[in-house]
Amino acid sequence: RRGLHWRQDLELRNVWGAGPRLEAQQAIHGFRETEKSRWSEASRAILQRVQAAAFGPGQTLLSPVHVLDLEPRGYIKPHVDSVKFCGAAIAGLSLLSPSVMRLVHTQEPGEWLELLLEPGSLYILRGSARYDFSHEILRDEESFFGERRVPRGRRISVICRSLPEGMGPGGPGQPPPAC
Ligand SMILES: O=C(O)CCC(=O)C(=O)O
Ligand SMILES: [Fe+2]
Repeated sequence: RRGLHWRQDLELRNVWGAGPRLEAQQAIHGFRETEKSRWSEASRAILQRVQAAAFGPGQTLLSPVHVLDLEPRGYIKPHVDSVKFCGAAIAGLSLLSPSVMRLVHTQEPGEWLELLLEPGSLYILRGSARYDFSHEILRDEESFFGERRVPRGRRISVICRSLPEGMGPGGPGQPPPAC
């Protein structure tokens, strides 16, 4: 079955330094995930709102949609989503537990910011946030938003990505040139 390519191909080079072995490291811990293409009418309406808010006019949603279920102890290490499998925008709906997402500039580690992802909230990574910053979800022990402790429970995210550049809505054609 086609799918979940980005899991094997998260671009970790700017985060942990260059090296093929580092790229093989897993970015996500304590999770299960799926790709879902059949949604209820109510969910489809929400996904359409997400798409309208996050994507530009020429951007098509990568289908199916990625659903990630992180257990309370689960977390996501810093990474930049692969340009091979994800286009210019990533939009994530967070459900159940609140969590903290940290963005760190890949060239200037002193440049960072944190987002409090409340259940029901939507974040959008595009432009510089998509390409120049890594993103991560903090593990429970480190889950603070400023001074505020944000205890982690089970968190489900529904992640919409735009198609990689050079891929038509009919599915993967020629892969885009490597950057
Ligand atoms: O769970 C999220 O909101 C982000 C997941 C993520 O970064 C990824 O799957 O690449
Ligand atoms: Fe990601």
